[in-house]
Amino acid sequence: MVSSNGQATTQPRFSFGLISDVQYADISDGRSFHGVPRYYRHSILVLQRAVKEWNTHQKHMFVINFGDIVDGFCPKDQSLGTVQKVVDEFEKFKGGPVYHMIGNHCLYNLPRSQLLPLLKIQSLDDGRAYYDFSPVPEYRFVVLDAYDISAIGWPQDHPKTLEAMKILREMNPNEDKNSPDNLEGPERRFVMFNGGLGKEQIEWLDGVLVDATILNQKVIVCCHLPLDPGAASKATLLWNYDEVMNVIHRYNCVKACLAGHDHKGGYSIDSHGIHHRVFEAALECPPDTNAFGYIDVYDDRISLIGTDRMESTEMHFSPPS
Ligand SMILES: Nc1ccn([C@@H]2O[C@H](COP(=O)(O)OP(=O)(O)OC[C@H](O)CO)[C@@H](O)[C@H]2O)c(=O)n1
Repeated sequence: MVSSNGQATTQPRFSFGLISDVQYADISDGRSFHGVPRYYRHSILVLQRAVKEWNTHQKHMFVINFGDIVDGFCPKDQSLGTVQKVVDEFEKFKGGPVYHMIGNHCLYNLPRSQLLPLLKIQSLDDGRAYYDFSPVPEYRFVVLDAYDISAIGWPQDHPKTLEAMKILREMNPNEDKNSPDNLEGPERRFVMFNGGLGKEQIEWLDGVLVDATILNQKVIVCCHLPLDPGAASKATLLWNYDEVMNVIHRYNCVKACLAGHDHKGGYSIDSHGIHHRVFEAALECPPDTNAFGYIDVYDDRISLIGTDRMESTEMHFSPPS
C-alpha cells in the first residue's frame, strides 16, 4: 500500500482492544492504601467509552481485559451481579471475543468456581484459569493465571492456599501479609495481594513455547501481574516472575509481556529484548478522563495506541539472539 506522500505503508496484521483494572463498584469514590484517588462508579463509564470506540474502529479482532473487573470494596451480596454487569458491558464489543483474566480484586469478590464461568474462562474441573489462543497463524497469545498459587480465591484448606501461606510465612516477616514493610527491592512482591504460577502451569507454558517455536509463531504473554522489575513497582510483581522469565528467555518466540495491577502503568525492555508494558488503570481516571487503548500488531512490532492516561508505546521486536 502507498500513502499520500508516496511512501510505502504497512497495514497491521490485526488489532485488538485492551483495558485494565476497571475495578468497578457501585460505591462512593475512595483512595488506595497509599492515598491515590479511586473512582469506583466512573470506571464503568471508562469501559463503556472504550467499547464504543473499539466498535467505531471496526477493525479489532478481539478485546483483552487485564483483570480486576470489580473492586474488593464491592458489597459481597452484590458481587455476582456486579461482575455480570461489567461483563455485559464488555459483551457490547461487536468485533469478536473478549478474553478475561483474573486479578486479586476478582477473587476478593467470588470464588473461582463462580468467577470462571462468568468470565467465560474455559477451565477443567480444577479451577485453573490459564489458556492460550491464536488469532492468526503467525501469533499466539498466552494468558497466565497469576493467582494459581495464592492465599486468595482457593478454599482455605486447598493445597494451593497452604502452599501460598507457606511462601508468605517464609518470605514476609509482617503479621499483616498484605504489607511489604521491612522487605527490600523485588522481595517486596511477597505480599498477599500477589500470587504465583504453580509447577503445572509453568510446564504448560514451557510446552506452549515449544509448540510456538515449532510453528514459527510470535508470542504475546498476558498476565494480571507484571513480570519485570523495570516496568513496575517491586511490590506488584508476580511472586515467581524470575522463574517464569527464565522459561521465557529459553525461547526467542516471546516478543512482549503485557500486564495490569500496577495502576500507574510502566514500560521496560528486558535483557533479552522482550517488551514489558503495564497498563494504566481505568479505576484511577478522574471523571471524563480515560485509560484504554488498542494494539496494532505487525510482523516486526506491536504498536499501542492509548487514550488519555494510557500512554502510546511503540514496541519494535529485537532480532533473535
Ligand atoms: N502496602 C499495602 C498495600 C495494599 N494493602 C492492602 O492490600 C489489599 C489490596 O490492595 P490494593 O491497592 O487495593 O490492590 P490493587 O490490586 O488495586 O493494586 C495493587 C497495587 O497496590 C497497585 O499499585 C487492600 O486491602 C489494601 O488495603 C496493604 O495492606 N498494604
